[in-house]
Amino acid sequence: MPPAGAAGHDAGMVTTTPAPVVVAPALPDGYRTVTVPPEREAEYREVDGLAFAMPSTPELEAQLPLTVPFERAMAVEAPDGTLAAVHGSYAFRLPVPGGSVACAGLTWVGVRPDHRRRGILRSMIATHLARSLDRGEPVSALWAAEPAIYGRFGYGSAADSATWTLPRGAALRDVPGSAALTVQLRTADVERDSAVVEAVHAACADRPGWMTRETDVLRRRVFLDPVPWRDGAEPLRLVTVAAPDGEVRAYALFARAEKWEATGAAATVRVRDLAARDAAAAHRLWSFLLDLDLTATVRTPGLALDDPLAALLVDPRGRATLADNLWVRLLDLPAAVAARRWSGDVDVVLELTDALLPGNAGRWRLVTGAADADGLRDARLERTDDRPAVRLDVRELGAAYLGGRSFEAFARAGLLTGESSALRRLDVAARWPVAPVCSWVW
Ligand SMILES: CC(=O)SCCNC(=O)CCNC(=O)[C@H](O)C(C)(C)COP(=O)(O)OP(=O)(O)OC[C@H]1O[C@@H](n2cnc3c(N)ncnc32)[C@H](O)[C@@H]1OP(=O)(O)O
Repeated sequence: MPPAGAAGHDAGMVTTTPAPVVVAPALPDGYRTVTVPPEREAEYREVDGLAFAMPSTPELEAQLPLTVPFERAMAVEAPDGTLAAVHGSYAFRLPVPGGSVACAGLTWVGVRPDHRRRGILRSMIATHLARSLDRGEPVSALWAAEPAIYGRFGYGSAADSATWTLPRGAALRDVPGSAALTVQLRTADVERDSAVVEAVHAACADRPGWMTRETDVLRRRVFLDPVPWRDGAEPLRLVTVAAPDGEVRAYALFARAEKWEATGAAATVRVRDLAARDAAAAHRLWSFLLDLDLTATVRTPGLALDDPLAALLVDPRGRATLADNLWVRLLDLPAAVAARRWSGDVDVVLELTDALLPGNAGRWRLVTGAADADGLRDARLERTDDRPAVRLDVRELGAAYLGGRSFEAFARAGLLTGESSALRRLDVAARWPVAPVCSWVW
C-alpha cells in the first residue's frame, strides 16, 4: 500500500489541514496487498467472476474488456500466491452542485467466497481510501452491490433513482415543440454512434452525480451487447431525436423482448441508457418508446426522482420502484466543501466522527462567502474549537454532499443531532434544485 495521505490534492483546491491518514486494519496472516500488472489480468477477472457468480465463456470474455486501468487495479494475494480479492477504481470527475470534483469511482470489489468474512474488504477499503487521497481525489463514489455493505466505511447514500414500468400508450402531458422533432431508429453501432451518444450524455452533466464516461473503454461498454446478456431480447437498438437543423437532442439505447400471449403481442421495451438535452426532446423520445408496435410494457433504467418523465406522466401512480443510486465518501473535507457551490448563507460548527479517517474527526466551521448574481456561494471548511451546533458522522455529510438529502430529516431519523436553526440553515445552503443521479452503473 502506498503511503496514506502523503500528497496534497489538485492544484486550485485549497485546504488548511494536511490530508488525513487512513486507519488500515491488518490483513489475515500471510495475505498481502499487491498491484495488478497486465500479466495478471486473467487472475483478476477470475476473482470477480467467482465473487459475482458471473457467467463466463472464452467468447464472452473476449468481448468484455477490462474497464479498470491497471494502475488503479489492486488485489490481495493469499498465502499461496493466488489472488483472494480484487478491487479497482476509475478516475472520474463527479458533477457536484455548481461544479465538479476529482472522484475515485470504486468498482470491481470482490472477495473470493472461500476467503470472505475475515477482514479482506475492510483492508481493501483502507487501501482504496489511502490511494485516492494520495492521488489528490477528495471524494470517492460507488454503486453498492448490496446497500448494507458500505455505510460502515463512511460512504453515504447520496442519490436515489426510480425505475418505471409503464404500460404501452401511457399518456404524457404536452410539451411545445415535441412534434417538430424527428426520430430515427437503427441497430446500435459503437463505431458510428458512440460520439453522438456521449455528446448528448455529457451535455446533461449539469445534474449532480451525472458521471460522464470519460474513457474509450467505458464508452464502448455502454454499447456491449453479447448474446448471453440479451435474455431473449433483440440486438441493442438506438433511437435518436433530432431538431429540424439535424442536431441530435436525445437518444435511447434499448431492446425489445418479444412475447406473445393469448391476447396478442406483449413485448417489453427495455431501455438501457438515455439522455435528453431539453424537455421537447425528452417528450419526443418517450412518446416514441411508449408507442412501439407489438409491445405492452416499457421498462426504464433508474432515472432521477425529478426526471422529466416523472413530471410528464399523466398517471404515475404506483409505477416506479425506488433504489439507492450513488454512494459518496468524503475524503479530503476542505477540498470537497470548496469544490461545490452552496445555495444559502451558513456559518455553522460541525462536530464530525470518521472512524477510518480520524484526522477528519473533530470540529469544523463551515462558512459560506458572498452570493453571486444567482445567489450561489463558495464555502470553506476550517478547524475551530468553538462549540458545535451539529454533530454528525462523515457518512451523513457524504450523503448530503450532492444536495439531495436533508440534514433535518437525518436528525428526525436519529442519525445526527443539531440545533434546529443550524440544521435549517445547513439544509438551505446544501440543497440543490436538481436531484442527483448517476445514469449508468459502472
Ligand atoms: C463497489 C462495488 O464493487 S460493490 C461489489 C461488492 N462485491 C460483491 O458484492 C461480490 C460478492 N461479495 C464479496 O465479494 C464479499 O463478500 C464482500 C466484498 C461483499 C465482502 O468481503 P469480505 O472480505 O467478506 O468483508 P470483510 O470480512 O472485510 O467484512 C467487513 C465488514 O463488512 C461486513 N459485510 C461484508 N459483506 C457484507 C454484506 N454483503 N452485507 C452486509 N455486511 C457485509 C462484514 O460483516 C464486516 O462487518 P464488521 O466489520 O462491522 O464486522
